[in-house]
Amino acid sequence: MEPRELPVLRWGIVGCGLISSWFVADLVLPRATAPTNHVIQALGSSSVSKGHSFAEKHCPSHHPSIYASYEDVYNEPEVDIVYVGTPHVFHLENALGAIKGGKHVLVEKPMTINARDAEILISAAKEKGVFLMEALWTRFNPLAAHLQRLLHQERILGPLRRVFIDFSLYMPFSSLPTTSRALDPSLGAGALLDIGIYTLTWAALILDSHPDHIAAGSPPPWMASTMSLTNGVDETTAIILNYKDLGCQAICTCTYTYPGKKEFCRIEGEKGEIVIGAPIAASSPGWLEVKVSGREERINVERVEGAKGFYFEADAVAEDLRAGRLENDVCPLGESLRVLGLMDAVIGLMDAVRKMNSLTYLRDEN
Ligand SMILES: NC(=O)C1=CN([C@@H]2O[C@H](COP(=O)(O)OP(=O)(O)OC[C@H]3O[C@@H](n4cnc5c(N)ncnc54)[C@H](OP(=O)(O)O)[C@@H]3O)[C@@H](O)[C@H]2O)C=CC1
Ligand SMILES: O=C1OC[C@@H](O)[C@H](O)[C@H]1O
Repeated sequence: MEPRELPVLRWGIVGCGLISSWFVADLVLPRATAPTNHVIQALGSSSVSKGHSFAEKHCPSHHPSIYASYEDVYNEPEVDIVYVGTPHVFHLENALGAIKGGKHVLVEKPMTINARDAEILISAAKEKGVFLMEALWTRFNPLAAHLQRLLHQERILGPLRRVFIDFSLYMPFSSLPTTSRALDPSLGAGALLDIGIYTLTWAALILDSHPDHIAAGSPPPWMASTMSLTNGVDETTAIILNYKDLGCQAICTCTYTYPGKKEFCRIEGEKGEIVIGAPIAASSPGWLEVKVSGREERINVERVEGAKGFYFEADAVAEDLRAGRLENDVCPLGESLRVLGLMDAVIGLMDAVRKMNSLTYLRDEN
């Protein structure tokens, strides 16, 4: 049988660090049912030699052009879309550069370090007429849509009462090099922006998108939160969102100080509960278990052997671009803005507490 002729999407990658290596490795993995041929067309890195090592290791069969300047990727005519895989604080500048070069953009999470910057980015993309999306890959995991069917259409749990969501990683600040982006405020350090964002995303998938919440006009949940600061950066953060219209609370926690449990989410409703688990982290769920009287089942995520699951979002982006859409409806820009607004509020609350207690919060000083 002849191999299928697939539509091609040509990626320019800026930043050859950890996430770019995961993303690229997933895109180039052979997949029998891939709807798009993702081509790694160009790499932008701080040095050509770093770019070459990256290409040899993560996409050896793709032969991308390698540049020691991100600008060259933005201006490369053979690139359709730029993937921004740099630390949070550079997302705005890098994505704006790509937009200026007329490129579509997939920018890593968080889209920017605050909602104000995201508004600037979204306006720039709209003005230029290019696609823009935050790479919140969790939203594209097939389990997310399945969960929403169970909760929102089948209403298998009845009215929801509490949702516990935790993203814990064991990488205490004391174990990290001072240059780590998790630790360095000048790179956007802290658990909230890095991993807390996923807990708010799960709350969004479960509660903000609940049809009864939408029917009530999507009133913003009441919020309480606190952060544990180490040298002014949050190592642990807890947020409670109270959806008064649904009669349900979401308890969202994140920390770098504990490895956490595989079962990272429990949704409690009047008829039972659903537990969601992940082999490694809450960003990439692997299964869910329904525990309702008369219906107990486990659903596993099917994923291409060896892949992490970044291809789900990349395929969705390719489909949008083929259809001429400039925004994705699973990960809409308004949602990126709304979640950034919540994180701004958490930081704002902490800032007020800091002032009351005369603490120093380094993020403010940079
Ligand atoms: N979706 C997911 O699961 C994940 C998402 N992320 C997101 O990806 C982004 C990058 O994280 P990660 O890959 O872990 O970070 P890394 O530090 O591993 O890589 C970031 C890369 O950005 C480039 N860079 C540009 N300017 C700087 C600078 N001043 N300091 C350091 N690096 C710089 C470097 O690439 P070069 O030298 O080649 O230019 C560097 O290798 C973050 O915003 C994070 O939130 C991270 C991990 C997982
Ligand atoms: O999924 C993830 O796990 C590890 C984190 O540091 C990273 O930024 C996040 O996206």
